[in-house]
Amino acid sequence: MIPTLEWTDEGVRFLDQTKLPLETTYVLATTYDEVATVIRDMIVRGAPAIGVSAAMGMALGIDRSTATTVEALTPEVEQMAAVLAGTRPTAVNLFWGIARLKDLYYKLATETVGRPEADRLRTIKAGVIAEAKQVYTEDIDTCKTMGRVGQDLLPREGTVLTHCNAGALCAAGYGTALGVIRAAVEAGADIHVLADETRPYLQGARLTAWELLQDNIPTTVLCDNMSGALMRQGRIQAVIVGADRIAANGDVANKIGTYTVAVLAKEHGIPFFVAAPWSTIDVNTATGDGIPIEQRSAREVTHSNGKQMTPDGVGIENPAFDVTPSKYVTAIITERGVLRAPYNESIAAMTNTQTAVSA
Ligand SMILES: CSC[C@@H](O)[C@@H](O)C(=O)COP(=O)(O)O
Repeated sequence: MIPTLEWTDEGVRFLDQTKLPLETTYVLATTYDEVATVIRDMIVRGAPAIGVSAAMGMALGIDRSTATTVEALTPEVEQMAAVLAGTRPTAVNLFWGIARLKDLYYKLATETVGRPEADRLRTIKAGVIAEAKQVYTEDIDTCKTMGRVGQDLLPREGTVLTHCNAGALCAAGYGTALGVIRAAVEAGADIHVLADETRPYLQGARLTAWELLQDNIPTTVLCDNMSGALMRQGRIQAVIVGADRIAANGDVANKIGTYTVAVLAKEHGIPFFVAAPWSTIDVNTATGDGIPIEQRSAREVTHSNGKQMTPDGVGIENPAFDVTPSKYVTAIITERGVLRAPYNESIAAMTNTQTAVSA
């Protein structure tokens, strides 16, 4: 599997997701500012991948700083955190990745007080790079655990709908929703994936289709307005999606269009699953109403492949995410176990658990 991103001696190397599936090219970010641009421009995207990128951006910024004292480095670290936090507002993993590196920075800065400055800086730089690499490795392990935890929930044989890309490309590898599908297929399930095209950025048509075909998992792309008709015909047995942020009550923010799919699934008695790492759960946000929804540029809607599709002067909406109320969610699959309603209670009960429990 081609890595979504990786730490190299030259900087952080990203697979350019804006070019897939037609070109497999890479972008090298050599400063934290460049990492911020890569996130903002969606060269890397998907909640867990954004979190890992933010952690690597912080490590890169700290490592490349020319500050000669910890005192001089500290305001730079705050600036790095602010720039990275300003890229995309919805995926809480972004803030989680930044906080994890910032917390370590302050811990190491405190622990090394009294030592020569050059020695302190060396220790801090080595520490944050190791931490960023650890965040990356943990992300892959987390996705694999989610796969193991959730795979029994999918049909042994049938058609599963997904929306957006919640695969290896949205994480360091393996994927969240697609990770559960991968695990089910590895365990012998015969699953055909339906991938919503996911207008306007086409994560489903371009990315989900691309990565599943690489794994020989049969995949069919649907336009975003087709799944209701297929559900009515009994041609969809389950839905599984990822999440960008899950509120304390289980409301799920995910790619725009997810809410529509969830309501349709409930109407047709089809289970609707969400797969997300624990870092996507935001216990500080009580309900989905408190989740900030990113508004992206009108041009993503007005143009396709550089060609204008709409008349000049027409109004355009482009919210990148929507919120699915928890009443539509059959279960949330995490690396700690499967959450079920009432989500306030199941999330609170699992908050201090680290080990995966079976479905
Ligand atoms: C585990 S991926 C879950 C979500 O991040 C994914 O479904 C999604 O909405 C991605 O949005 P994107 O705008 O492509 O970053």
